[in-house]
Amino acid sequence: MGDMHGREVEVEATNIAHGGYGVARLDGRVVFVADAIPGERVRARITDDRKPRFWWADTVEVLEASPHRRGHLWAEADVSRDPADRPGGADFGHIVPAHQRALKALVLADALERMANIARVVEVEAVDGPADGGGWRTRERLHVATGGTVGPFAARSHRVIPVTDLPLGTPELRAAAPIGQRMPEHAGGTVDVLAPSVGGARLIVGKQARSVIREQVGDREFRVDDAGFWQVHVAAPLTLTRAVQDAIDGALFDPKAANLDLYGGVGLLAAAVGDRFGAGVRITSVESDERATEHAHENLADWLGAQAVTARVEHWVRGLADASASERARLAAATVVLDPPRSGAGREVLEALAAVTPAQFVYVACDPVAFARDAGILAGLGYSLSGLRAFDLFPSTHHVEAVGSFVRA
Ligand SMILES: C[S@@+](CC[C@H](N)C(=O)[O-])C[C@H]1O[C@@H](n2cnc3c(N)ncnc32)[C@H](O)[C@@H]1O
Repeated sequence: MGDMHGREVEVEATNIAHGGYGVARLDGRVVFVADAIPGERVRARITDDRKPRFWWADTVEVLEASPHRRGHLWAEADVSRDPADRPGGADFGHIVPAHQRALKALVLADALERMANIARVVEVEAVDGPADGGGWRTRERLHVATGGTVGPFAARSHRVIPVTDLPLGTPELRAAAPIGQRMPEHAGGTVDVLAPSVGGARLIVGKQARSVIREQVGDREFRVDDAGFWQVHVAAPLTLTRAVQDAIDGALFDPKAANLDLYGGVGLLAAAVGDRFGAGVRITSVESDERATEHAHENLADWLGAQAVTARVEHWVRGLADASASERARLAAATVVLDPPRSGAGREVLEALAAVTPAQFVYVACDPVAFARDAGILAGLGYSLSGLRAFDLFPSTHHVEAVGSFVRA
């Protein structure tokens, strides 16, 4: 730590950065200020001054407020509390929802411009749910403090904050969460609160045995491990199902091709493809979590041509180089859906895929910067961004989901 750590400064946020920070300037350096909205003057406490040109800070007082500021959706996360006492996970909760979306659109457009040289006006679409940006989380991880208090961690810290509510949660999740309870016997552990669409809410305390939950998406039911990946927003599975269906260019789709659903989880997006193009669709879902692949087998049982493979995508794609001539032809006709974790797919995976020249890619992304980097890589490999939608699947946080289509240039 330098000698500015913990000091307070007055700054003006002039822009928004990846991660949801207001961008301010101070004596020739950039300060990333949590909880500051572009256009605001704030008093901020320096939290990280280790880099010469970039510092980080927390807003402690708003001196000139943005017209887009509101009282925080989560009372305990309000700027009037000390930053160390504010629960994390709702870093845009003090911004009116329409402006949250406008800021997320700027971050995505800026990343595309800087990292992929793609100039595009981006709109972040609201999805079904309460207009105040709460009521959407179907899963939430809480932590148990040494003394037994149950709550979320503070922002950028491992300090458990007692709260009276979880306003981002669905009504079912809020009712089931052990907020205000003490669990000293589980000190240091976690409590996962799950509110799936079928069968009622449940708690997973510590490392208890895993069980299977069911999730309804349109007319379909998916089985998923309680500890496995499932989209968090209550409206996300249907929103992404429809978005992926719409993002595929039907003229480029061949049901008999070697279609792929990479980072496939329990098969949500493979099912989306199958539901749009019918029972004859061939598609292979590749996923590293063995339990998720087992569920995908069952969830995709309607499609005889669907299979689920347990593998890390970066290993699995290496096998494409050994494909026979007929497999190569089926790969060249393929539609590739990919929905990687936050770090994105990356160059190695995209190069191995592009080498077999698939007809199109549909890229579902939860990190705008990783997506923009990969869009730039795809452009260099001969695939251009032909369509882009973005969805507010994480209201009251800085996170945003994008669905991009890429076709051969
Ligand atoms: C964002 S989730 C998407 C899952 C699925 N498409 C859905 O919408 O439910 C990413 C998935 O990739 C899996 N995963 C993470 N890293 C992986 C890797 N290197 N190879 C294969 N799967 C991976 C995770 O287990 C998770 O299920």
